[in-house]
Amino acid sequence: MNGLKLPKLEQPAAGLIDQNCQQFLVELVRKFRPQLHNLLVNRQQRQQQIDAGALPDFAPETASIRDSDWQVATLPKDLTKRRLEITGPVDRKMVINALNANVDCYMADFEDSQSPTWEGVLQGQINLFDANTGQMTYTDPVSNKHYQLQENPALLIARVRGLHLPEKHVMLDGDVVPGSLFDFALYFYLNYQQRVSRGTGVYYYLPKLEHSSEAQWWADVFTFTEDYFQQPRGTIRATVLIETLPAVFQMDEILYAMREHIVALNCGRWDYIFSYIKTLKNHPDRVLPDRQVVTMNQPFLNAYSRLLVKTCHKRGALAMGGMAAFIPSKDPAENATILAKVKADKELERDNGHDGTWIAHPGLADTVREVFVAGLQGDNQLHILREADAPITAADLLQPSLGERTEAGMRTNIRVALQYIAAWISGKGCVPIYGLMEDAATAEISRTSIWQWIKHGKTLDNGEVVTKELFRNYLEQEAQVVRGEVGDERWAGENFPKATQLLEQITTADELVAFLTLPGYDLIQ
Ligand SMILES: CC(=O)SCCNC(=O)CCNC(=O)[C@H](O)C(C)(C)COP(=O)(O)OP(=O)(O)OC[C@H]1O[C@@H](n2cnc3c(N)ncnc32)[C@H](O)[C@@H]1OP(=O)(O)O
Ligand SMILES: O=CC(=O)O
Ligand SMILES: [Mg+2]
Repeated sequence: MNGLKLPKLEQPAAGLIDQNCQQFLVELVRKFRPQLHNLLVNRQQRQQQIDAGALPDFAPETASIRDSDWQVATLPKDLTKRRLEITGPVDRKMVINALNANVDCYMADFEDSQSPTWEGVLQGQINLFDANTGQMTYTDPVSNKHYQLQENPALLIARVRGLHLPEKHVMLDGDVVPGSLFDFALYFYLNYQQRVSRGTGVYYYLPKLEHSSEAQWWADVFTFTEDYFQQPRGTIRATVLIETLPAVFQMDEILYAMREHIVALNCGRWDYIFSYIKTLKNHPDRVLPDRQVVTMNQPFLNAYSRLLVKTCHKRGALAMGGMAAFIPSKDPAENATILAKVKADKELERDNGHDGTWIAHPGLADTVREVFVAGLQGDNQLHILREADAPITAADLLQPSLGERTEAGMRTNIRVALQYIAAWISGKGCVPIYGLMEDAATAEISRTSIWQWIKHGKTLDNGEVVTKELFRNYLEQEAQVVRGEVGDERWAGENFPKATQLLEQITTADELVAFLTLPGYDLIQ
């Protein structure tokens, strides 16, 4: 039909993705895919300048947007109170647990924490449709435990895939459709009537933008969609993650481009760290130390958080904090230490003026509520304008990080990246590894750190210079450690050999592979 090719659908997907849904997808993709292609080419061109020695900076040609007075559209009432947001992949059990958690919002994730298998993506849409109708149940086939939605579930916000990712299972006119448009279109089509009839809108998180022209593209997608379905302007509302280094210099411009639809920016700190490495990959004076010491206390990250708050509040948008990667432990003493770390991280965000924050696990809700519910004067901190602060400059945002590069840090990076890639290509996008939540963004930091240490011949604390050869030696040894940890059966059955091969390839490539999920996607059926 109409040049669209997708795998044969079974019920209930076949009933949901009906002819009208497919027609909308066709029109959206035909209109917006060519422009998206240009936006991705522009990313590469900007990166070439930075690779040649330039540093990212605020754009002189958009100074008038930064310097003039304007505000984003008034926030819908239900998006003014977002003190705690739980996030997680769109598995059925997780969706129910997240909606029932003691939080204000739930960010349902088709992105960093979701492996984009066709079954997972499709089932995720079905799950969110059921969640929006309020008719959602699940019985765990192993434990037989029954799950159902409670009253007053958390407010649902869907995060779609980044602009670089295709949905290879769906072709239009002989070419793949963008994953971002596929997720966006299905979620809107399936849920807008239900949500609008309840007096709310259709809410999205948008990941990994690099430039305001990309925000303008999304704004055009939203406007087209609202007009197509004859819905008023502002039915769609978006929170944009500022999680790339280029985007931190474009925050006013992004808010401005999306001013009819945007409600907040969010500090996606893990992708931001990854993007700092990737964007400045050729700059020998900006190489990051061990991942463990790159915390929000590092001056470059603290400046990013404060500038985001300042920029958002000036324009009437919320400033969301990010994710502490710690997850609860079953050991009480260890758990107390973890909760103390999470609390300290959230206090820093609150004191910087953020309006809310993310948690990775329901077991963190009570601790974080102490900071972001009991610790807040009202529903948000929009009144904190940070006007008295010294200006936050490009130099502040680009400050080199202090800290060691250690053998232990490099070996941990290898084991984490290896295990995460194996999980991702096996269909699981978020996993606990050594007590931390690992997802696509955190794994990117692990593997690009090593790439950059190789490129700049950094020396570890044991005196070894990081080379491709050293990495291959460590990889061989750490693969055996992981094999011992997971056992031979899982090693063979859960894609560890393929993951080892992919990690070896992308870490020793002369050119940095932009996203591990691109070659990783080739390994997903
Ligand atoms: C960089 C970024 O983009 S951050 C955003 C993306 N990352 C995320 O969203 C993290 C999501 N978190 C998770 O996926 C999980 O918490 C993990 C993988 C880290 C740990 O999961 P598990 O090992 O299953 O945790 P654990 O066994 O302690 O879970 C206990 C219960 O809490 C539930 N749970 C854990 N995390 C979540 C969550 N984020 N949302 C909903 N329920 C959750 C589990 O489903 C389980 O439920 P059950 O008791 O009914 O079986
Ligand atoms: O998406 C969030 C991040 O930290 O990356
Ligand atoms: Mg991210």
